[in-house]
Amino acid sequence: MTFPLIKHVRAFVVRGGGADYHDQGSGHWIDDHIATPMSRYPEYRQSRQSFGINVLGTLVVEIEAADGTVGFAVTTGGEPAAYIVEKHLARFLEGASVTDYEKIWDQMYFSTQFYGRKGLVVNALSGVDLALWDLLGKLRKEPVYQLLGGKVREELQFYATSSRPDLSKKLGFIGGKMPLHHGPAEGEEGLKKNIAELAEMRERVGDDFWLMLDCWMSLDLNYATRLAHEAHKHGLKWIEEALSPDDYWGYRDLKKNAPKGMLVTTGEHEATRWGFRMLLEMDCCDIIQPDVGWCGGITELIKISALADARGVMVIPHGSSVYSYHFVITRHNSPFAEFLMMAPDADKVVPMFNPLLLDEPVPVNGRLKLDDKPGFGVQLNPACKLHRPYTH
Ligand SMILES: C[C@H](O)[C@H](O)CC(=O)C(=O)O
Ligand SMILES: [Mg+2]
Repeated sequence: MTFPLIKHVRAFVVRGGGADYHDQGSGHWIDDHIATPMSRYPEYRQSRQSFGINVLGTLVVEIEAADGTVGFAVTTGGEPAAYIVEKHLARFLEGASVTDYEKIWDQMYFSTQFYGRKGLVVNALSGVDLALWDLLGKLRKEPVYQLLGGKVREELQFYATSSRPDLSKKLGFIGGKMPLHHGPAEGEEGLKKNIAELAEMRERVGDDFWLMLDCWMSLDLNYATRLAHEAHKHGLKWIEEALSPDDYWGYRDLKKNAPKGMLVTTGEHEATRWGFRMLLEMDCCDIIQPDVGWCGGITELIKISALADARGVMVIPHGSSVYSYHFVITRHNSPFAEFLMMAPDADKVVPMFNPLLLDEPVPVNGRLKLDDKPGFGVQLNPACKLHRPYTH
């Protein structure tokens, strides 16, 4: 089978929800006094938008083949990522074969290594990689999960992330992950409030429903260890991203110090096989949580997942909607997936990247079967205004 060569790469920016799921209106649970590394500054404690969590917006990458077929993907990164895609990365795709995703990844990564390696540059690279897999699927007329080796189970099963695990339980999810609301700067009183919230939620959901805490990089080792031990009394299943993503030594010690049976998880702000190798070889966590739109795309997630599998570590990707669903369904060491509740009051299921994608699948009763549409099986919503800030 021969495929048309890649003709053109384009990058766009969109505001308001989409892949930048922190870019929501006011009154949303996702921006209500959530502990962050910036919580040490009282003026940035109430709202993450106040310190710029949504400053970038969504990046949309389109890759067009010579026959006019277009693959696309969305991730975060906004205008600066659009610049990197148009002015730097596009050259490694245009004129290349769609099937050469390994070589294209390698060229994108090593050509940007002098200013990249993690963060925004790898978000941009991930967006291009995902768009390439979408295009490959469309040209082969196969869903991406088929290109990845096929389903190992018939349906996905989800836990939900939101401020209301009690409502998630009613919606059929297997567990609920809550944001931690108070960080170390709020002292003993904050710690007590965190535990009281967890205790109250445990009362509401009963003993058999998973409860997890997402600490969004906000703690230090001592606080995280104390929180873990107090939370253990209320059956906390895992403590997530307690420390800075650079503090591999802290994670190693947290995993040693955590109560028996409680899982330590992290990795949503980690990138590439080399970053995850550090987490795995230093025995930092029980579950890694790469975001496929941030860690290097599908091409890199395949490698990260294999490293984890060889060490008996689960891979439960962070968010990322269809881009992780197509992966999770193909891997035994990814037995369930995350669903981020995007309704402002977390009281109903709305698509994670709402309103940007058409046909974005959502769990029903906490479960989802993927259909066999080609690529990732979604389209851009023409009602969302795309802005193309750069061309090449
Ligand atoms: C709820 C968390 O603070 C964050 O917004 C999302 C996240 O880290 C996760 O889904 O995991
Ligand atoms: Mg998280």
